[in-house]
Amino acid sequence: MGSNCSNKTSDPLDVMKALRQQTDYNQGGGDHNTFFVFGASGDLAKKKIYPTLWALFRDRLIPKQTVIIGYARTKLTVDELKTNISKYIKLKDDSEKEKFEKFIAKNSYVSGAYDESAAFNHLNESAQQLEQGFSKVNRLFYLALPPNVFAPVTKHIKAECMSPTGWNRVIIEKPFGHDFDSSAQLSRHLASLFKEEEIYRIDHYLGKEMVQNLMILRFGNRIFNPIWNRDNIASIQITFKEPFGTQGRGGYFDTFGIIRDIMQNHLLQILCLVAMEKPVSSRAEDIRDEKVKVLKCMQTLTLDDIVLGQYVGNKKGEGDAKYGYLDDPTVPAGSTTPTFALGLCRINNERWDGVPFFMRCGKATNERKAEIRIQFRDVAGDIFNGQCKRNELVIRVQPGEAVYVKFMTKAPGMSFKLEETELDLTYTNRYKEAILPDAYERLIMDVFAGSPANFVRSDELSEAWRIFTPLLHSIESQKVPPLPYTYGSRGPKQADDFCIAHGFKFYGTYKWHNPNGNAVPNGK
Ligand SMILES: NC(=O)C1=CN([C@@H]2O[C@H](COP(=O)(O)OP(=O)(O)OC[C@H]3O[C@@H](n4cnc5c(N)ncnc54)[C@H](OP(=O)(O)O)[C@@H]3O)[C@@H](O)[C@H]2O)C=CC1
Ligand SMILES: O=C1O[C@H](COP(=O)(O)O)[C@@H](O)[C@H](O)[C@H]1O
Repeated sequence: MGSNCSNKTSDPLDVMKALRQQTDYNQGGGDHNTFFVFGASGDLAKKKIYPTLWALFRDRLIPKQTVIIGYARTKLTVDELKTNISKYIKLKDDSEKEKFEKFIAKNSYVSGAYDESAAFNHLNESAQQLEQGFSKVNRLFYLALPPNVFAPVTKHIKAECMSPTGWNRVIIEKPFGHDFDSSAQLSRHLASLFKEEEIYRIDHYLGKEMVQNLMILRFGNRIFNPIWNRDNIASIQITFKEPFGTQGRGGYFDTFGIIRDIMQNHLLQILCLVAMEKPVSSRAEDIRDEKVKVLKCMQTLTLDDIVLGQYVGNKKGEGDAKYGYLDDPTVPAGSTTPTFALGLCRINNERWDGVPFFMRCGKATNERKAEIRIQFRDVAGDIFNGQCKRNELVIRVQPGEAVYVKFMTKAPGMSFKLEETELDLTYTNRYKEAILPDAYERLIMDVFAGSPANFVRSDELSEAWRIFTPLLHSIESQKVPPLPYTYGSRGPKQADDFCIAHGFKFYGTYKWHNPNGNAVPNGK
């Protein structure tokens, strides 16, 4: 079949075109958009959502006729809101300061409860006042809220705040439930109120440059696709590391743990994009259909598939590094919640049978890094006395976006020695002028444009919980003790041993010579 079989939803390639039409700053008129930020007084709102809206406004990427209404229980004036968010916004010069005032002028704030219909009715009236004179009004509802109020807030949005003249889109942040049943309950609740195409479940990793690049690297090149299979690939590692601990967020983190915080969503989403078959087109539903198929080929994980860790303080460390997870006063005493996890997944299909997919994530490790490492099989019929190291294709998501291929070459000169080297696409070298937008900026633009490709569909979510729920329940019911690892280390040694026991080869011989000598953290 050709690639244009499906016509269900907008193609991500059309997003920019659609936005350009909507963001025509030279003309008045057009649709009016009201962006509601629920939980406007909170952390996520001030650290992420408002700074993102500001960046989009500054870069003229959101439609001109857009107003923003913050809503939360706390009573705030717009001036107070401005003070809150200003701490997270850097203004370059006077012209940006002037623009920022214009952005603030687009904002208003309403305080009210999350469970009273009268409060939402009042919010709706406030919005209507700002929307007067427009025949078509679109509304975006961003839930920057704790999950316990998702249900009442969405119920009241539906009852009181939907626009009858334009589209309505609800953006929700994880956690989308706590396990299979709670997530299914939330999905049923949302489905009783909104159509699936009105719901945008954010996984901000899907908005990252290199995660979005996966589709193009895989399906826009001839060189990778033919070797993207069990015949050539020995293992795949998807890694997330952060060099800091819970930093006083331990109370929140402890109820989730690293598997729910990172692995079940961010890493699994990346895994889907790495492993899926080529979609019939680049349209949202075709991509999401393929992601679901990958998940359906994965068995539920068990305790045999996982290595768990929890960081302990480093007596010789400085500052936070001295303290372990259990020293965080917001963490319950004796908690066994993992702050590090390595999971082994298998995909039971023709392409991937037998290939281990390692997902590895940890807090308080040696470096900040997210990457995908595809390790190829040994060369068959060796004629170089075992000197060949396995090739690797590494896609570094952050920091310092890069794609590099590690391969063997002849050491230059008279000798016939083998040497490890790389083909290296480092973004800061190749794309000196490029500005890579923050993940949230891309995703919020996608919502304006009605492009759901980079959001999680309900069947993806349900499969993700199916895979992880029995494991999570076992970890919790058996209080599986996590292995200690020192703050600032690579995680428990047992995790490295586990990868090696399941087919990953580590040589420790590769040396990268950064052509610019500029800082790319090498945490080893
Ligand atoms: N364009 C660019 O910016 C490029 C940068 N580089 C840099 O060069 C450095 C080395 O490259 P890299 O590809 O990591 O190659 P390495 O061969 O050094 O490391 C490969 C893998 O081995 C793991 N590892 C490290 N130490 C151990 C250990 N003791 N036991 C088992 N596994 C281990 C790493 O894990 P872990 O994930 O925990 O670190 C990584 O998955 C990196 O910092 C990389 O960013 C290289 C090429 C291009
Ligand atoms: O979702 C989350 O992601 C952040 C890491 O995001 P990044 O874009 O900075 O890599 C993580 O710190 C947080 O615990 C988690 O909830």
